[in-house]
Amino acid sequence: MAASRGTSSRGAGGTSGGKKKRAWKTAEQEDAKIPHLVLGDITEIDGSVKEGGGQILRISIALSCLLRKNVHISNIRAGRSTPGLRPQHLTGLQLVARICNGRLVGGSPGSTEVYFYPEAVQGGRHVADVKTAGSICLLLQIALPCLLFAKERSELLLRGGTDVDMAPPINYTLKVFKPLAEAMGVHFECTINQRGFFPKGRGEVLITLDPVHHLKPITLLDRGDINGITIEAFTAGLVHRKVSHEMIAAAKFILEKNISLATLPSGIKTDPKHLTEQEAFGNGSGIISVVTTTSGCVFGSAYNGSKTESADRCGQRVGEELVKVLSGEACVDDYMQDQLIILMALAKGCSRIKTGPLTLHTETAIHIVETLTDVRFHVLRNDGSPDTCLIECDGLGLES
Ligand SMILES: Nc1ncnc2c1ncn2[C@@H]1O[C@H](COP(=O)(O)OP(=O)(O)OP(=O)(O)O)[C@@H](O)[C@H]1O
Repeated sequence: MAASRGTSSRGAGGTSGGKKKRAWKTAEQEDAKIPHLVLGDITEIDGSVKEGGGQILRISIALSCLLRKNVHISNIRAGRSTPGLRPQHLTGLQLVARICNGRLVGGSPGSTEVYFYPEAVQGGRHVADVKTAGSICLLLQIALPCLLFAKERSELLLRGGTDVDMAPPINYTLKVFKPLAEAMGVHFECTINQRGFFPKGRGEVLITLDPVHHLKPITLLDRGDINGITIEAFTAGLVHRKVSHEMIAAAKFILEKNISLATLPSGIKTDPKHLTEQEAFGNGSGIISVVTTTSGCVFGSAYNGSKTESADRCGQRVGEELVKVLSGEACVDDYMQDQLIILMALAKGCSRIKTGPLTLHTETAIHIVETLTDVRFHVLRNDGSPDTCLIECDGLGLES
């Protein structure tokens, strides 16, 4: 494996040597304190760079785990109004610590710095419960790359929110991320035992994931012709079932008005549903529209309903977002850009994807990958079409 860069070497510090009298504490209380003893080489990650959010943690910790590199992450989520670890981030870090039998130091709610000392990845059964509506999909985002390189199959039972704002709704993860990850050789199955929403969460998802020998690179340069458009929407609890119909109608209207459906004789397929009490905890609603093409592109737009936005407006947003991405030459939507970066970095061979303008999340993901590995991303812009970027990288070729 390629040697790392960006590693600032800190020698193992010494302890004071003097005997200290102290009360016994649980391992977690101990870990909540940042130690003076640093175990071997450690790579410094500044959690405030670029986006300055939780994604920096997920990519750093997943790569730390896979490459067996110690990391010290400081200024955690400094770019957010409530900096430091929130329950979702902490649960994700603790999950990976269990997956690799690693040591997480400083991992407590609100921490703005953590140290992570990984050991070998182990598949098998792992359970993580955010205990709030913290996103299950973001737990998967941190754990999946690690478990891909386990020796054995994994089963992940994740509890939290399935459909929460500022994170991929579970339908997006399953209908957009999953097929694209499958093109790279990833194989996982997901059962949504129960959906959970803000503020209570209590969603539950079971994932079974097969390990890979290595990941295949991905090439998405050719748009192809549209061969499928679906729009699904759901309501749950006290949210009236008409909301899903309104969301779908608004999205469909925008898509039909702005996209040529010449290659789609069967038109746009729609699926409104009201979830039962067994299927969802609490009140919620959401919509996803997915566009597939003959060349293997998958574009999605998914949002949750909210009290501050009409169902109509939520549906329109989904339609408009897809129309915007399809009006350019991009072969992935804006949210998928950053979600593919870690897989591209780990793959064996050269990945190339055509995108719209780079998102700050994507720039951040690239920055973190380049800090922890020798992988170099190249972002090429076309003079004739300034809104199109080509992201390419020669992956590490990590093998399990
Ligand atoms: N509507 C959406 N559809 C698909 N993916 C989404 C959507 N909203 C956000 N995401 C994805 O969720 C991730 C959010 O990362 P980000 O670091 O902003 O969140 P976070 O971990 O909750 O931390 P923070 O609270 O610091 O923002 C990104 O990968 C982004 O692409």
